[in-house]
Amino acid sequence: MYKVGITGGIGSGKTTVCKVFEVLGIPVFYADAVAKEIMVTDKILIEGIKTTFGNLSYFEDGRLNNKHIASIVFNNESELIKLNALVHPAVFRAFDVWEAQVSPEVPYTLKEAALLFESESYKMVDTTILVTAPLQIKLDRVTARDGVATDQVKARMDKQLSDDEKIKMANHFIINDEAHSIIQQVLALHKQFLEIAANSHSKE
Ligand SMILES: CC(C)(COP(=O)(O)OP(=O)(O)OC[C@H]1O[C@@H](n2cnc3c(N)ncnc32)[C@H](O)[C@@H]1O)[C@@H](O)C(=O)NCCC(=O)NCCS
Ligand SMILES: Nc1ncnc2c1ncn2[C@@H]1O[C@H](COP(=O)(O)OP(=O)(O)OP(=O)(O)O)[C@@H](O)[C@H]1O
Repeated sequence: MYKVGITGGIGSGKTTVCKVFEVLGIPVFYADAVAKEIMVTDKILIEGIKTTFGNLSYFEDGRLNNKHIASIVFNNESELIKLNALVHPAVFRAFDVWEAQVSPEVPYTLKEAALLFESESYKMVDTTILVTAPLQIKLDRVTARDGVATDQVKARMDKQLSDDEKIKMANHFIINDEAHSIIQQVLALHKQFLEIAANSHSKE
């Protein structure tokens, strides 16, 4: 199965773009959402997180205390490395399980991950898309969506590769500012991926 990875900085709109691909019938693996899911279901991971970040990492009813963990890891690089080392291998395994159950009729799949390039999961896909937007638009979107302060969003941006670095690594681009239609850009890429998938099928 042809695998496309899609990423973008916080607030770039990668999830929004993925929803358009889903409308076209393309299955999407949302790595960030899966990370959140397994952090409350995988017992070994839960123990690892409690041991590393304290019992406050979970509420009594088992929900993840996002704010507690975020306040530790986005203020301390070495703590973030520890969290990533606990969570990312489990997400990679979940992706393999998910990919194996996708219908063979599907032309290609999408893997949406905030840290596609940082976590090296781009090496596990065939091609990559980078979603970009100007800094101020990203800040406005995230502060409006999450009700958080600009400084908190900037702290998270500082923990991700810059767009300049990601542009060098990505194969395809979607500009998600106020001047470009994401629908037209998604349709153009979808057409390209369908052609690649059809050619690879005919060679099998
Ligand atoms: C620290 C946590 C609890 C904070 O939760 P919160 O609800 O505030 O954020 P959420 O998960 O919705 O992420 C929002 C955005 O933050 C950024 N972000 C999340 N995790 C990371 C990270 N490890 N490094 C850099 N940026 C990150 C991304 O842009 C992401 O899209 C959560 O982000 C988390 O568990 N992160 C570790 C898992 C991970 O790396 N996920 C991302 C890729 S799999
Ligand atoms: N083209 C657009 N026009 C208007 N609003 C948009 C557009 N693209 C995204 N948004 C809004 O901006 C916010 C951020 O978008 P989205 O959640 O898709 O970004 P993301 O890159 O997945 O963010 P994160 O890294 O935080 O998960 C959302 O509230 C979304 O509805």
